[in-house]
Amino acid sequence: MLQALKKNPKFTPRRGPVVLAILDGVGYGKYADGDAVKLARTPVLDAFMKNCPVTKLKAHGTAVGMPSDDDMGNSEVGHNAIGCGRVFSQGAKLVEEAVESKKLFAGEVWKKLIENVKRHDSTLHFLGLFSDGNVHSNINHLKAMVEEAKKAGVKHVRIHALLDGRDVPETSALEYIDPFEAFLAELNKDGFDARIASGGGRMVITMDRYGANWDMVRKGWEVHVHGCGEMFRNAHEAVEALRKKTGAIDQDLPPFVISDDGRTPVGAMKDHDSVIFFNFRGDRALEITKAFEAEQLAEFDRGIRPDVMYAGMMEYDGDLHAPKLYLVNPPEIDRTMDEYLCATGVPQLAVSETQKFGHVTYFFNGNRSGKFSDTLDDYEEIRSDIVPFEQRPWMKCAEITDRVVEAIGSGKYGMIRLNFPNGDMVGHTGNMEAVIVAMESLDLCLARIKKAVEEAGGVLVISADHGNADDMLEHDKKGNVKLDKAGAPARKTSHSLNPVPCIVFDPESKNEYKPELREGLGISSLAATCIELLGYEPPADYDPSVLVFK
Ligand SMILES: O=C(O)[C@H](O)COP(=O)(O)O
Ligand SMILES: [Mn+2]
Ligand SMILES: [Mn+2]
Repeated sequence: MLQALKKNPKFTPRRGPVVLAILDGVGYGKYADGDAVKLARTPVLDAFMKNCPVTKLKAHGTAVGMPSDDDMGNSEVGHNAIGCGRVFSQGAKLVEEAVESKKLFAGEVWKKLIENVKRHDSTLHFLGLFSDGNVHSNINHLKAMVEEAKKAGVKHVRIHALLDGRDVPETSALEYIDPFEAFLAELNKDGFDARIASGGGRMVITMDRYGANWDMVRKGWEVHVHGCGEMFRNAHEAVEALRKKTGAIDQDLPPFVISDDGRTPVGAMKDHDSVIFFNFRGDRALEITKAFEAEQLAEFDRGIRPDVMYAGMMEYDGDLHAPKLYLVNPPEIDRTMDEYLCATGVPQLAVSETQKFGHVTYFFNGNRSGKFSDTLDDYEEIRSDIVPFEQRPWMKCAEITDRVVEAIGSGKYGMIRLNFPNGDMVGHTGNMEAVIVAMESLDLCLARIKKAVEEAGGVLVISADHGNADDMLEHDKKGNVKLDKAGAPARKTSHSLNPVPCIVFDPESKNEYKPELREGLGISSLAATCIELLGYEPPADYDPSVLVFK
């Protein structure tokens, strides 16, 4: 048990709770073109920006534990940093280091997986997100593992490629598939046989999260494990044909199976095969991991389940200890704000809709799905709709707000944290009109939360985990909008590298701190900020708060 936080003598706790509203994917745009945050009519947010203490926080690159400042932020690293008040080297960086130093290949789990397929002359399968987005995975890690497998004497390798277009440009699949096929062609000699065996858009198969739509996992299982699905001779042909047939962008392309004769899949999984799920990020890895590992699975019928040796790139959940086998140790994120507040006796509520529920619970607590206290932690999930979010850009923001307003008024909580997914989930669709509606819907909700905070005499901190809605068009290095093949402005579906706002709305302020907030900080400073606004002193090794006491 952690020690309780000390009271801060310089601060008079307010009457009401501290409310931390994370507007997922809402940053400060760098370019006027494509900045849906600016283009939307958001009088409430604008008034907060104008009248409250506000500062910009870094939310990408090394400020959130990514390998370099060319890496955008994402929800995992963002919520990890916000929740634990410090910056840890994250999965992208830890795996990169393990691959470069070759520590990964010296590890027991790698050796076991290789030994297994060598002993049975069986197949080593790699399944994961096929891009260099560095949010869930990195194709360079995959390439290094295929090369090392060959060196270690593995003969048969099959790759199951989840098409991205969400962390990378929206129709970039062939830019990964074509060079990868050439890479495999180079390796395919001396009895080595590696091929892409199945795949499909990441928002259609396999990578569901938080139980939002298990049917995606079932569809993925069918193509990866059983080799059942529409057949093509190779992945390039599959992508071209499916694009022509559906007009979908990569993340939404239907599943495919590779076959030479139109009947037999080249890479169905069999007993004694080894399977590596090569994503390092856990939210969208936990369900497929469960499908491979669970003895009984209620969510769908797996059919005949091959007896494979399954490993993930990392441990995805530190409470569930899933998967059982993993290649790289996860960041050791400890002593999160939630844990400290439990040790201090502060009742807390975390709320979002399904799509981001784990962000404010599991990611916020350092990738642990459990609670720190059954009596002090309340976690509430509003079920997300299963729809393309450009068709319902308001998502469940009104329902989240209903719950937050009620919780503020109840007097039950010292701290309430919430995530509004709209800027991010709608931002990923690339549909600017929908993102504008998303931002305007959020603004209506902020008005309601503002009123509730005023009535209760609480404090509202508005911030974000990274940008997205602020950058809806692709720009070249000179800052000009890129054009797509049809000559129209190229839509951007991924996150941005932009900073995010930190607004402190403190209607019953006793003027303990200066109206100018500290500058140059990252989102990890939000934890110390909230702790100070609750009237406590942050742990000494937490990154500094934005507040400067007088
Ligand atoms: O998983 C996703 O939807 C994207 O890859 C990243 O979005 P998030 O980091 O905001 O969840
Ligand atoms: Mn996010
Ligand atoms: Mn996102």
